[in-house]
Amino acid sequence: MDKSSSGFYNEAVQVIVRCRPMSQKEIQADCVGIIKAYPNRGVIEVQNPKARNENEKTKLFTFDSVYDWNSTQQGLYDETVRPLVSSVLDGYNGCVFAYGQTGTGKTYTMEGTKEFDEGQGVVPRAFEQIWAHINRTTGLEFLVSVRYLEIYMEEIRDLLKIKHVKTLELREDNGQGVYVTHLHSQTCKSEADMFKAMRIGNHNRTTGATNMNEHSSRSHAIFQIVIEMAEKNSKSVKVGKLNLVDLAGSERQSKTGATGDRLKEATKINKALSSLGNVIYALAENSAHIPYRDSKLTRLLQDSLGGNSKTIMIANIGPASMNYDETIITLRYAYRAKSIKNQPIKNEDIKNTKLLELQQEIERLKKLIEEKNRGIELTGQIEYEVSSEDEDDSEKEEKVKKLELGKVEVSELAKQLKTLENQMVHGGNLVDSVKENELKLEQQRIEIAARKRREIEIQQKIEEEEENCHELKQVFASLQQAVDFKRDKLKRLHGRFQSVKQEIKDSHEEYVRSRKEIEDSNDSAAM
Ligand SMILES: Nc1ncnc2c1ncn2[C@@H]1O[C@H](COP(=O)(O)OP(=O)(O)OP(=O)(O)O)[C@@H](O)[C@H]1O
Repeated sequence: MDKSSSGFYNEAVQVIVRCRPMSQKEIQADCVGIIKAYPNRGVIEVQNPKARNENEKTKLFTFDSVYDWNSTQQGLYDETVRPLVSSVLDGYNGCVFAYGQTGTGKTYTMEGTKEFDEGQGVVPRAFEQIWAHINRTTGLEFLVSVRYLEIYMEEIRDLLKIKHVKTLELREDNGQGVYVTHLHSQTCKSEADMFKAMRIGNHNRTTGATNMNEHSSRSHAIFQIVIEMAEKNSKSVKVGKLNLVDLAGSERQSKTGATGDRLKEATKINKALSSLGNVIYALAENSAHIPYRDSKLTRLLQDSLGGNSKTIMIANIGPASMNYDETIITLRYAYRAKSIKNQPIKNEDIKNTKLLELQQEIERLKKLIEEKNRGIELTGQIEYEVSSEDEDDSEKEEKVKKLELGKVEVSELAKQLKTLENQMVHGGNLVDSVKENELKLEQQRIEIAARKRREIEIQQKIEEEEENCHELKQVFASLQQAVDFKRDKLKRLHGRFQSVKQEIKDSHEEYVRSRKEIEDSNDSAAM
C-alpha cells in the first residue's frame, strides 16, 4: 500500500489466475494442453500452438497468485478471498469478480458445485466466514442485508423480486457511490437466510446452453452483502459491503455459431465486457477519462475498479490449445488490471445507516411502552383509590375502556418493537471455548495466506534481482570472456525485445480482429 497525492492509501487490484482441468469434450477431441502454472512464483506460461518462430513459442505472465487444475476451492478461498472478507467485516468495501471466456470456470469458482462440501465456491464460503465472525463477536449488534441483481441485455433485473413494478435505475451519490434504485434488500438473520436468498436469485438468473458450455450464464450477476455493525446505543456505525460478481463469459461468434436471441445476448455480453476491458485499460494507463458510463456493468463496478474498494479479480482460463487466443486475451486484461490502484477507506462513523435508524426507533418504542405502562398503572391506581359509590356506572365504564385501550396500544407497540428487534443480530452467541478455537483457526488461516503471498512476492523479487546481480557477480579472467558474456546478454535482451515486439503486434492484430467481430455481430444482431 502507498499513499496517493489525495492522501488516501492506494491499494492495487489483486489479480489471480485459475486454470481449469481439461473438459471431457477437450479430452475426446485430443486437445493439447498449453498451460504451465508455477504457483510458487505466481507465473503462468502459455505455449503458442501456432508459433512460427522461437519468439512466438511461449509467453510468460506474472500475477499475485496462480492456481492450476489441482487447486482446491478451499485453498483458493483461504489464500486470497478470506483476507478480503476479513477487511469487509472491519468496515471496508470489497469486491471479488470472476472474468474469462465462456466455460472456463467463473461460476464454478464463484458458486461452486455444491453448497456444503469441498465443491463450495467463493460465495458460500464467504457466507460461512461472515456468520462465523458474527457468531463469535460479542458486544456488537449487526444488521445484515443482501441484494442480488443481474444485467441482462443491458437491463438491470432484481433477482430477489422478479415481478418488480418500479423501474430499476442507476444513480450516483457521494456517500453511497453508484447504486440501483428500488432494488429489493433482504434482511438476513443467519447463514441459512443468505443461502435462501442466493438460491432464489440463482433460480431467477438467466442461463442457457451454448456450444461452449451447457449451463452458460447469459447475464452478469452481482450479489451484494451489506453488514452494518455497532455497539448498543452507539451513535456511529461501521459498514462493510461485499460485491460478489459472476460475469457472463466472452465468446466468439465464429466459435459459438450463435444465431437469433443467443446472438443478441452474445452481442450485449461482449459489448459490456469490451467496455470493462476499456475501463481496465484506461485505468492502467492512468488516462484522464475513464469510460465508466459506457455500460451498466462498468458503472456498477466503478467503485471496485479505481475507487473505494479492495478488489480481487479472478481470471479464469482453460488449458486447451484450441482456446489459445481467448486465453491470451484474458491474461492480457488480467495483467493490465494489476496496475489499477484503488483507494479503500474504512466506512466507520457512518451516520445515515439502517442500523442506527433501527436502534433509535427501538429506543423510542421502548420509552413509549414504558410511559404508556406507567400511565396504565397510574390510572388503575387512581381508579382504585378514588372509586366511590357516588361515581356513576358510565364514568366507571369509560375508565375501564381507557385502561383496556391503553393495554391494546402497549401490546401493539410491543409487537412493533419485536419486529424491529428481530431484524438485528446480536453477535457472540457461541460458547466461549468454541469462540476461542474458531478465532485461533481464523487467525492461523490469515497468517498462512499472508505468508504464502509474501513468499510469492519474495520469489518474484529474487528472480528480478538475480537477473540484475548476475552481471555484477561476474569476474572475468580475460577481455574475451567479458566480451562473450556481454554478447550472451545482448542476445538474451534481443530475444526479449523481439518477444515484446511480437506481443505488441499480436495485441494490435487481436484488437483489429475483436473490433471487426463486434461490428459483424452488431450488424447480424440488427438484421
Ligand atoms: N477448477 C475446476 N475444476 C473442475 N471443474 C471445473 C473447474 N472449473 C470449471 N469446471 C467445470 O467446467 C465447466 C464450465 O464451468 P463454468 O460453468 O463455471 O464456466 P463459466 O466460466 O461460468 O461459463 P459461462 O461464462 O458460460 O457461464 C463446468 O462443468 C465446471 O464444473
